[in-house]
Amino acid sequence: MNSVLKLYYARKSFGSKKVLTNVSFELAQGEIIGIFGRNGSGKSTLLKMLFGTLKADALDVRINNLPVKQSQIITEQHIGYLPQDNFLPKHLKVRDVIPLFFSAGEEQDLIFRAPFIERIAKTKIGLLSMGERRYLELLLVAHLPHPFLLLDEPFSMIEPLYKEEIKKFLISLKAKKGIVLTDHYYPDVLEVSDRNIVLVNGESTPAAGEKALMELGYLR
Ligand SMILES: Nc1ncnc2c1ncn2[C@@H]1O[C@H](COP(=O)(O)OP(=O)(O)OP(=O)(O)O)[C@@H](O)[C@H]1O
Repeated sequence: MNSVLKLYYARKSFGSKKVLTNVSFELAQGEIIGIFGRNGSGKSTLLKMLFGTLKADALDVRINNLPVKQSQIITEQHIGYLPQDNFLPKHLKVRDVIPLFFSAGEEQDLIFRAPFIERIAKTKIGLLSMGERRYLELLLVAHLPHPFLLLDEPFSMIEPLYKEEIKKFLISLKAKKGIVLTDHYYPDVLEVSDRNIVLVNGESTPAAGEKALMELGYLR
């Protein structure tokens, strides 16, 4: 049975600044939902709250109708998360980082055999280009066993060839996961997403495609 994650509401203010007031969506395994919004609209804030690393003012998330507390999301491995910032140790080589994420040989092989990885396997993380590092980070997080995955700007700094690989990879991942994807490379998001929402003034609104993104003020 495919799991379903429902966000009934999410609220967050920083001091007197209300960032998220009324946000909701539903995501099943097998779907990709795109989240759009202008700079500062609260996309990263929402993802951090869903992952449990930023305390929400109020949050109601249910997986298969069972409420999930923020503190359970990481410990019970409900949701994987690709943050915007680097999180891999710079002094280690790519080939030594992969076993930190995966103990089983077959799982490690999936990463080692992924496109473009062989040629960077002996390079230290700190010496990778930004695009190479981003691609590796995505592969590592996405291969973890969580049924849901949050991706904050996976296309950032990525060259076209890697981007095509990532889009193919995301579509293949839908067999196992429900994915929340936010990125300002909106044509790439729209190419792989099944549904989209836009955050405007702290509220989420469904948006079918580019025309709706214009109507909601994300595009001109
Ligand atoms: N820890 C914090 N303390 C105070 N304000 C914060 C904090 N984190 C985020 N904000 C503010 O919350 C708002 C939303 O930020 P957020 O990073 O979620 O936006 P975003 O939609 O991801 O933007 P971008 O498209 O630029 O990545 C911004 O105005 C930001 O300055």
